[in-house]
Amino acid sequence: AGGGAGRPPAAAGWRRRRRRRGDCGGQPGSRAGSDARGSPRPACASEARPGAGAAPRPSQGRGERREPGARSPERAGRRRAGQRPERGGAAGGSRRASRGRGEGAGREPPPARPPRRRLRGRQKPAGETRCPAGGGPGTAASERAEPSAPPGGPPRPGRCPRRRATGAGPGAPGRFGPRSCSGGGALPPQPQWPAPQPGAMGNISSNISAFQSLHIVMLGLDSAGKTTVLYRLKFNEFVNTVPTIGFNTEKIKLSNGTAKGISCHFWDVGGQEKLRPLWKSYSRCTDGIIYVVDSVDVDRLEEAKTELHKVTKFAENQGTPLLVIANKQDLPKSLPVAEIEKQLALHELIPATTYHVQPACAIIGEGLTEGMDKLYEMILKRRKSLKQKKKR
Ligand SMILES: Nc1nc2c(ncn2[C@@H]2O[C@H](COP(=O)(O)OP(=O)(O)OP(=O)(O)O)[C@@H](O)[C@H]2O)c(=O)[nH]1
Ligand SMILES: [Mg+2]
Repeated sequence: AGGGAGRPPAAAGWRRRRRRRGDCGGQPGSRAGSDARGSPRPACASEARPGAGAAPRPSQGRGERREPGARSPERAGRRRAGQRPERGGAAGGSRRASRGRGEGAGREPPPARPPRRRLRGRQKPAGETRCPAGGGPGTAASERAEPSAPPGGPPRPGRCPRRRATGAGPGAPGRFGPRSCSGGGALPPQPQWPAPQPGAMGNISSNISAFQSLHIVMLGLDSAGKTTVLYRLKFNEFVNTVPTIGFNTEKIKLSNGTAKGISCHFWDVGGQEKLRPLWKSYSRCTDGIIYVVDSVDVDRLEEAKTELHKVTKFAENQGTPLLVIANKQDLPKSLPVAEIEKQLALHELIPATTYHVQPACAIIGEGLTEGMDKLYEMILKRRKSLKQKKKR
């Protein structure tokens, strides 16, 4: 017996009240019956009936707050809906009733709850749009409503939008300096170059059209200073670099010397040992090769020589003009140009290869203009001789 076992609720008034309420099944002395005395009881008596098999529900605790004789929430809900529970068990009765309604047994089915009500909690307030990229509310909407140019100017073609957004791609020396582009995909689309300024092309040979750009590859052992040279030429300022994993590529319009106004497409390929197999593909059929050497790294000059000779021996590179930049000349123990030329055994290169060794300091940009002028000169000479060969 439940909590009411000590005092049998045999009062006729209690039974009458129970019959009037249509209470289902609570036996005198059971937990359901003990409701009258304010002790815990289940929401529906069928759950409390011995052998009913239903587990007690969490809603049981609500019975404690109910006043004796108060309706359970379920029953109150049924009352509001105009239904009457059938006598003899809530479970069976409700099943029958629902079946009857489902078959259209004389009663109008209650209007189905619109699914929108369920979603109401997730609906967004009018005017607010969730940013798919996880931005704050309203950001995407405002951007879409008023398209405006990005703060860094119009996007440049051929660049990853993510890089553009962070301003840390090659050519955009942001907080982290230039980043390397991982090679392996298709080459980026070629940007459109603006029409040349009148008079700017005065010193350009007729051999190279204003719309043509020279393709130049920059090679050399890791840490020789290739990327520093590239961004010095591009921005005319020192850019702190990170080791290149893959390559950097930039289109640069030379701004000094005899090659002023010439557009060059540079490919700066990483010099780490694992990246050197890429050199062959990047140096193929270029107009010129720039080979950067660390003038202080004497121990690796032999390695630098081996790699250089390998590149110049590729069939596609034979005769391609070569500019050797003897970099880091600002450092006290840097080797002189003559010594570097000797150590690299440049005189052993195939006769078709024209070369020039240029002392330079990429950090301040010293010697780069002279070097580019020399390379440009060699490229023109080669083009001329190729043209003449074709004519013959
Ligand atoms: N003192 C001095 N340091 C230089 C000079 N040029 C480059 N460096 C430094 O040399 C280091 C390597 O330069 P990078 O331009 O990254 O070398 P890299 O050839 O591109 O190297 P990888 O990308 O690994 O192939 C950097 O710390 C540069 O600041 C120079 O002329 N003088
Ligand atoms: Mg680099």
